[in-house]
Amino acid sequence: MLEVSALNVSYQQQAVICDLSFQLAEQKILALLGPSGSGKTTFLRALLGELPYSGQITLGGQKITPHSVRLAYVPQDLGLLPWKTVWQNVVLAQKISQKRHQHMLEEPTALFEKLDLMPVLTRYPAQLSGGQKQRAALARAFALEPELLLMDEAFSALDIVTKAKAQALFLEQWHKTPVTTILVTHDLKEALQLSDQMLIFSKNKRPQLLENPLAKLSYAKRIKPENLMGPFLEFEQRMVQLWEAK
Ligand SMILES: Nc1ncnc2c1ncn2[C@@H]1O[C@H](COP(=O)(O)OP(=O)(O)OP(=O)(O)O)[C@@H](O)[C@H]1O
Repeated sequence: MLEVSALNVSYQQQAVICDLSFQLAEQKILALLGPSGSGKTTFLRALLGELPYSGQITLGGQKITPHSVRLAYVPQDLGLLPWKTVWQNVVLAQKISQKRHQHMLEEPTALFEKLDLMPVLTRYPAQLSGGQKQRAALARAFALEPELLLMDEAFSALDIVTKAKAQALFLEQWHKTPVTTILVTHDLKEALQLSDQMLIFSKNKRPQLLENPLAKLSYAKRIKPENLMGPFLEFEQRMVQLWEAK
């Protein structure tokens, strides 16, 4: 269980997250949605241990720190080291994690095959397409066999077709090794297609936790317009109401 209780995060004197409490069952995907500046990235940074906070954030009853919990983070710019090849990016991340957590990780070859990266393993990030970069970042995250996966708008830079393929691959891989996941997105369709629950951030209000009505459906069913459209319109309206209410 991921448990957040009475969480407060501020920059200097400005409070950004006030008294946030919620629970997320293990091996579930939580989507964070909210207007720009409502605190989504701040929340991820607190989870990553990059910002001081008051309150508690625990996974399986243990305080989350980069040393206590195996974390994988896919930032908005994907965070690939430009001077390392795809292969080296993944293997270096594995080496750091193995040293930090004293555990052995599997060779990433099967993951590279699954994510269609074999032809580009010796290329540098600047020599990859957007979709290939995104898959390399996913490979690096899954190769760490994380207990907690954090993704900050990781699909946002892709065109709609490449995005749909990357999301399907992400879910396929995720189902093989389900990991508690928090993903930030501005895309309500993406949140409905990938998540179990949604945490809706608003400015000056406490975030609200909502169940995804499509959570029980397979990805193939979630992308069907007849299943998606109703929940999409309902949530869009709810979000606008939440964000516009004073
Ligand atoms: N390093 C910082 N110092 C001071 N204030 C900051 C800092 N980083 C963010 N903020 C402020 O904190 C608030 C929340 O920012 P945050 O980046 O968490 O929002 P967000 O919901 O992730 O936005 P976006 O969707 O645009 O990425 C904003 O008012 C922002 O200006």
